[in-house]
Amino acid sequence: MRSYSLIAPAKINLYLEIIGDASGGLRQRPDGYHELAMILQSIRLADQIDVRSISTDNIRVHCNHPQVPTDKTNLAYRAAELMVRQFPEAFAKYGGVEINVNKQIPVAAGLAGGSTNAAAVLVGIDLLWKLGLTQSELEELGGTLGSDVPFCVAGGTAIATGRGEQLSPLPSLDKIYIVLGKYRSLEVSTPWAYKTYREQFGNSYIRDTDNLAARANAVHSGAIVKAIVDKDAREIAQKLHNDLERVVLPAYPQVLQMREVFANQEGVLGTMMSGSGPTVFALFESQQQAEEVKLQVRKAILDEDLELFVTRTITHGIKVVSSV
Ligand SMILES: C[C@](O)(CO)[C@H](O)COP(=O)(O)OP(=O)(O)OC[C@H]1O[C@@H](n2ccc(N)nc2=O)[C@H](O)[C@@H]1O
Ligand SMILES: Nc1ncnc2c1ncn2[C@@H]1O[C@H](COP(=O)(O)OP(=O)(O)OP(=O)(O)O)[C@@H](O)[C@H]1O
Repeated sequence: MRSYSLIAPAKINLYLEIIGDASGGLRQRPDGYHELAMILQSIRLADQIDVRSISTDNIRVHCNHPQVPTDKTNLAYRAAELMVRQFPEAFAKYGGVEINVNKQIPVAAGLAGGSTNAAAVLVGIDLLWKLGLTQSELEELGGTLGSDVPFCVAGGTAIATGRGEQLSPLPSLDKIYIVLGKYRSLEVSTPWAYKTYREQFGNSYIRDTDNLAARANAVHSGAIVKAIVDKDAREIAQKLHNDLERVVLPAYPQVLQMREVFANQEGVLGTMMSGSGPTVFALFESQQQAEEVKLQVRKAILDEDLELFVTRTITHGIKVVSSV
């Protein structure tokens, strides 16, 4: 029986803009999603996923993290189920799949933890069953599981549009150092964040002049794309943007406070919330500066619930590390 071990990296959002429509409003799409313009970036913080064929004809998931379900609600399980549905002959030939998730990425954090696990299972089963799927076929399958899954398959640095599933790769950004902060017990619901944004800002998308002025200064994906092409970490950090901060930060004062603590540290190039939060990240030119700021934040926020990680940008998505 073959098995594969895969690295499944987390992502951060360098840019997240919720797009209005031609009438100046901001509505849900007919499918219930919101139209986005994002820039997604893979980071070194990762889970390890092991997939192996088993003689019984079922799917089994194990995970070392008590908060992560191992039943059909696990995104890794759903990815395996999708492969069984799509490739019944291969399933009949190779049998069931056992998946082990070694979780290192904080859960419900805005770091695409579940999505990257699903992406790894798609890649792993493609190898186990010798299907020879292309990256774009894997991305398309991933898109049916969640908006962030296609990016997790591809990895690196990319523009993501539509509901987040349409990707255009950007030149890769290696070795920008990052500190991540996440309160263990704090979770933000992604549907809640989008719904609240639409309800609060949807009708005033164009008419709200404050919003317009803020947008003219801050929201311009072209400027951050140029900074990425130029590999200018300082400029990238100046152009970070996330519309969802407008609803998540007021609702979660702890997250706002952490963001302010990060912003006031020496050496921080820029700071922002990732995705629908509540993780906040800060960017640095060197690992040493990142390690130093991690210590300073630890001293400034005396709360055992706060997890801090030093990590960095990477240039790849799902990676096979061993096969037996
Ligand atoms: C917040 C981000 O992580 C930023 O990268 C993503 O936009 C969310 O990606 P995800 O968790 O893979 O999202 P999905 O599983 O596809 O969607 C979860 C829920 O988020 C909301 N959602 C998501 C994406 C989108 N473009 N519009 C939405 O309104 C919907 O309520 C949806 O039911
Ligand atoms: N493989 C998985 N890893 C983590 N959480 C999972 C997984 N499968 C299902 N879940 C459930 O999904 C919820 C969201 O977890 P996840 O870590 O994927 O969120 P996230 O990082 O905010 O995702 P995104 O950034 O894509 O919105 C959790 O509450 C958890 O119970």
